[in-house]
Amino acid sequence: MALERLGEALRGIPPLQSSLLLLLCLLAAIHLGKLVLQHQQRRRQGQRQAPPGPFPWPLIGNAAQLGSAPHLSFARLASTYGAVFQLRLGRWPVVVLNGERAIRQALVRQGAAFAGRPPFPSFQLVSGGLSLAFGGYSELWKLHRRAAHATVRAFSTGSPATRRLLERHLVGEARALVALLVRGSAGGAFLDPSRVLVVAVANVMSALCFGRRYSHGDGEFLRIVGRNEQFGRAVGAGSLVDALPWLQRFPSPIRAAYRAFRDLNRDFYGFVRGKFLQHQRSLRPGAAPRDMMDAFIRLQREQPRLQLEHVPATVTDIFGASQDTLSTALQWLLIFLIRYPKVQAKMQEEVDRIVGRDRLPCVEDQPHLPYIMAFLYESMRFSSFVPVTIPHATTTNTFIMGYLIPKDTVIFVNQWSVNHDPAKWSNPEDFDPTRFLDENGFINKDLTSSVMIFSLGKRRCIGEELSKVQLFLFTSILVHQCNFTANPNEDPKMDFTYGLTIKPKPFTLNVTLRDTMDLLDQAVQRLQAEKAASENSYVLALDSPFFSNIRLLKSSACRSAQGLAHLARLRYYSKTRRSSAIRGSKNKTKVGLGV
Ligand code: HEM
Repeated sequence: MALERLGEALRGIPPLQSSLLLLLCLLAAIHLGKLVLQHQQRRRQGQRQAPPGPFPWPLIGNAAQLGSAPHLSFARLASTYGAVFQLRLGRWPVVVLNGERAIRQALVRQGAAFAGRPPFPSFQLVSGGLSLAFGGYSELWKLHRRAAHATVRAFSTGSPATRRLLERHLVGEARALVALLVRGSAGGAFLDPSRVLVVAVANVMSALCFGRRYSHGDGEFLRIVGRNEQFGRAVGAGSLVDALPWLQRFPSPIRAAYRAFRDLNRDFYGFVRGKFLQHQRSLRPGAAPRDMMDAFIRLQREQPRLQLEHVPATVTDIFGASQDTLSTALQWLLIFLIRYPKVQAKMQEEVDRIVGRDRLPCVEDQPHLPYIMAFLYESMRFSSFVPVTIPHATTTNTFIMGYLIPKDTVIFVNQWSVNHDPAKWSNPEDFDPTRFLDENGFINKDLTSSVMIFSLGKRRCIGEELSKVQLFLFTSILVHQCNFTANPNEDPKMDFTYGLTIKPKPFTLNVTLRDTMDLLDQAVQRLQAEKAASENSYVLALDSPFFSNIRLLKSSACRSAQGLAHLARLRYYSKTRRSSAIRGSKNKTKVGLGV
């Protein structure tokens, strides 16, 4: 009877639509049948329950419920279903973790169980398919991550000498940035700072990774670093490119986004691979590393378990992750400076009082500038510009807050929910740096460590220290040197676009010098002279933290089945490094600083 009625109803509809309708009904029936079966099976087996969550629709699951700001939708759903709830995105089962308790329980207490990455189609395209950041969790992955983390540290915050090197690159870029912002603001004009910010931070990282910088007008460099938004949209939690990959078969915005993503990854990886090949050719045996690329190549030559093709892939990850996140951070910092002029004035008052007007702020000033540090933490908390981490996946069947989470479940970690939890932060929707200061004006470290933006556990960001130093230096130099003013014709509402990083909608501002460019000019000249004088000691200083890389590798080798053989090789490596460090000190480090 029911089929006859359906037949009659379909008679009035054109054949293509009626077949599609029938197909949809069939899929819905199969889907519902599966859900009922799963539910009955679970009850029969007396298993613990899966987390609650909204009803998933056939084919698309809950994709339509995420909207344009999935982190906010997750927080809303958490208020209905609890801190741990489940969704379905296309064919992927997803569990969303909200709030510090659930996130810590998963990423810290059960680190290995939650350290996987889902095999999303977009993830396979990053860094030639060998990405550290988007790749699965394995013994080899752990070795690569340890090497990458130690190398980033060795080339940035590992020792006073390398911190100084980082500072040297950064001051050069800050000078170029200020010059361009002021030039673009001449005659009271307002300019969009996003492009110059990307080039400034990408240049600091390019100097550390490849030993060179690019001019702000370099077309190739701009093409490589100017597509962060497309990247973030495709890999951010809830991306439809991954949730509904079948949409790529039809002309649709998803197909266009997928193709743009594929092309930008090919170009980005190709750029870094070109640098890798140049470095491989020019790095002489026994010479000290000139930059991170050299360091990875040397490490790989001495430690073959680190695979050669992973070298350009890891440097692609480091260069890509850093310039995207740090340029986004700087955009938010400038927005907060112009939207909260009283905060800007307070920062200028602090930096003038502590540093004075006769020199630029430097890394050593950081502990004495609590208000500036409070501003940085409040900016990270308030914007939560990496709102959800890169999607994780479970590596085994596990439990969280009493719920069963099967192996290979996709996990979304909602960092935004931690930073805006009213139980933790009073008036979380107010921008107020003083919340991080105690009654004596000192930074409250318990509170700063509660801001979650670099994630936690086995997948925690490896660039956290480097980022904090860079953001402190850029911010303190910028407020020391410039005044920033909002465009009164623009809506003060801080709108954003969602992706792996959330970016402010385009905005303009006016930038004027507080004094002259003299301090920046003199600092760049002095640092260049210092660089020429200290070239030899830099190479040696770089070597000492570099040895700690080897110690890290040693500890992992000890645990491996071939531990003894590795140890023997590593001891030999340490010896040859020490003698090559002395030989290498004669080589000039070719790192450009000119603006
Ligand atoms: C303010 C700046 C930054 C923020 C907020 C940030 C945040 C994050 C977050 C949330 C993740 C994902 C963690 C997870 O999936 O649980 C991540 C991963 C990563 N970040 Fe950062 N990051 C920043 C800067 C950097 C820098 C400067 C570098 C390079 C030196 C870097 C390299 C990486 C890498 C390689 C990963 C992958 C780690 C893994 O999968 O194990 N990041 N970052």
